Amino acid sequence: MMKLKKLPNIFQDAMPVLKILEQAGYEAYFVGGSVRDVLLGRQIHDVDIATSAYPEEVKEQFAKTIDTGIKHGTVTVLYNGNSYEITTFRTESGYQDFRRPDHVTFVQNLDEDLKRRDFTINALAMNTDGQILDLFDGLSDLKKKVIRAVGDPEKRFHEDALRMMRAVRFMSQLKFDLEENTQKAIEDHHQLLKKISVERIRDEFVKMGLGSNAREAFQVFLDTKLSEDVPDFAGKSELLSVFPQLQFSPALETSLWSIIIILLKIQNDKIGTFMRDWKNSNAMTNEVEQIVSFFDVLSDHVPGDYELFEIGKKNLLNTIDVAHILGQPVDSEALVDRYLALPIKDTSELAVDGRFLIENGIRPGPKLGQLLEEIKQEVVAGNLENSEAAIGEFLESK
Ligand SMILES: Nc1ccn([C@@H]2O[C@H](COP(=O)(O)OP(=O)(O)OP(=O)(O)O)[C@@H](O)[C@H]2O)c(=O)n1
Ligand SMILES: [Mg+2]
Repeated sequence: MMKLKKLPNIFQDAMPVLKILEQAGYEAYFVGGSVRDVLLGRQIHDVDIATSAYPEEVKEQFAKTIDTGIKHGTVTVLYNGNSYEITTFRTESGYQDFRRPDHVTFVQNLDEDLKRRDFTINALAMNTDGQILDLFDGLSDLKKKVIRAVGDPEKRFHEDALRMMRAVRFMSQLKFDLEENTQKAIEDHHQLLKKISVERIRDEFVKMGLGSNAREAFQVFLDTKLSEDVPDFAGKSELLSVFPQLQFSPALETSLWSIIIILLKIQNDKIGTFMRDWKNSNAMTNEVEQIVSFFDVLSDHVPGDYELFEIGKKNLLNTIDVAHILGQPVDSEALVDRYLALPIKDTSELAVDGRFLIENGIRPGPKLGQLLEEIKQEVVAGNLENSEAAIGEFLESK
């Protein structure tokens, strides 16, 4: 049996929680992503615990707990400033809608619990001695770098269709291949994804798109036809097939969405609809709209100073990133240098405001707004010094 000697701090900190449960006569193990990630030497963000104790029994053992998902057997335990999700061993039965189990059945042993998990590499458990329990050859799949469903892949995907997106997401994040039968089951059942909420699909899609093996995973996302059952991608596989051919893959979520929109040739006035279909936030939508339209500017001409001013530093850099990924030649250094040399970078840096104009005899009204805009443009262009004196003189000349 494989045993880990030196455990990362996050496990060491959680160890007393397992031991408290053991001392009370229950079984307790680390399970899921944290066990997989420690074996891969990857950063661990949280540890999940599985136990034979019922939720009420878990609560008896700890002073501070939160009823996170009592119905599903999950209690959050606050211990020494950390929080842990502790879930009672369970199976899931009666998957009416391919989404969430109709009801959970608690089971007495770990084996039953591990059996209902999605992939062999996610069905490993670790005990308080650092020993790895490996019922489904997850260790060998970790070594071979394959994503393989636990048992019958069709059953696993009928239990939760999101797992098909998780498969390509893990391919991308871990640089793993997809085992043949697992891939075949996705090809046969990709339509089940239609039952899954867009938010959950989006989260997996973004993780796939930003993973280190995004292009290979995206190819499988297209090959298996998963792409036919997500918002606005149906019938677009030819346009999307450029993604796996890109020189680089995106590292920012705004870049990912911008690239997808550019590949799909979505017009500027349709970006909002597309982003809403994917349940993206308004903030994300705004940024992506700006990046895509500035990408059009960059593809069309060398932007003027005022265009650089309007796009702002963050979106300028993000658009350069998008152009770089799409292989669109841009002189990024020159653009950034020109941006940094602008007399002002934001309207708030203008030496005057509306009140100054009124004090200098301009009447409030639309003309005032136009004048202020003109002043801003002249200052940005370097034709007018950004000082009250110079702007005052400019006003007199009007
Ligand atoms: N649809 C799902 C979601 C989760 N799991 C199981 O629950 C564990 C924890 O789920 P989650 O945190 O969503 O995934 P992780 O594998 O931990 O990956 P991440 O690092 O992204 O958290 C998984 O490892 C897997 O054993 C599953 O079987 N089926
Ligand atoms: Mg996890």
